[in-house]
Amino acid sequence: MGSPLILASGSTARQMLLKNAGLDFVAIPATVDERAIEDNLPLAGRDPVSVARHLALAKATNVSERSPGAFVIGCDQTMSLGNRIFHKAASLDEARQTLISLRGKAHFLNSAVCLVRDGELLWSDVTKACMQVRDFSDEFLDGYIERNGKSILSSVGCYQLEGEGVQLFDAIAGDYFTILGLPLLPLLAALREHEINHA
Ligand SMILES: Nc1nc2c(ncn2[C@@H]2O[C@H](COP(=O)(O)OP(=O)(O)OP(=O)(O)O)[C@@H](O)[C@H]2O)c(=O)[nH]1
Repeated sequence: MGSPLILASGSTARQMLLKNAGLDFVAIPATVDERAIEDNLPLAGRDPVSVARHLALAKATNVSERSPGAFVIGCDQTMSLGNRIFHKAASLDEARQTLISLRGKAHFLNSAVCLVRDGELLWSDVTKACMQVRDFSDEFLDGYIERNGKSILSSVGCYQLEGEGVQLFDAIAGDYFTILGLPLLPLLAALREHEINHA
């Protein structure tokens, strides 16, 4: 049995993707203040991709520090529209505002993933998806929020693609795993390269 594999995430979607891929891991959420880390980034490092990469590393490092010898996976997803970075809505009213901002436009999901062992970054990657939101009606929006309720607060874009969220889109460009928040294919290649099969 090699070194343990840890997913430094409380995300049920990420845990499901790794479990369904047949990986043997434990999930230990990081205890980091994501907003404080983001606010302390130098202005040059506040683009959506850098923020996602930095937060994924902060989460993996946080858990790695208390898990000597373990291989720790950290992830983060940011959503951007132009140069505006969105954060998770804290209420259904905020979710409504987010969805109205996204209506009829294309936004990006930026999903970062990294592998850390004993505080050392072994590998990282960021993949993007471009989400073309359709010009849905106010009636659709009201019904969508009514039917899905607080579940839409668990993701930054206020949608679950594998659920009714798919009805928000005219088109998506990028892979399913990126959209759910875990670039699974590059991660699996990195795990194989580091002979962390754990299958
Ligand atoms: N089920 C589902 N989850 C999604 C989707 N899009 C994004 N997410 C989730 O939205 C969350 C993005 O927020 P993050 O801050 O990256 O992660 P988190 O949920 O706070 O969990 P941590 O990794 O512990 O930080 C992640 O849990 C993603 O898996 C989707 O289409 N479906």
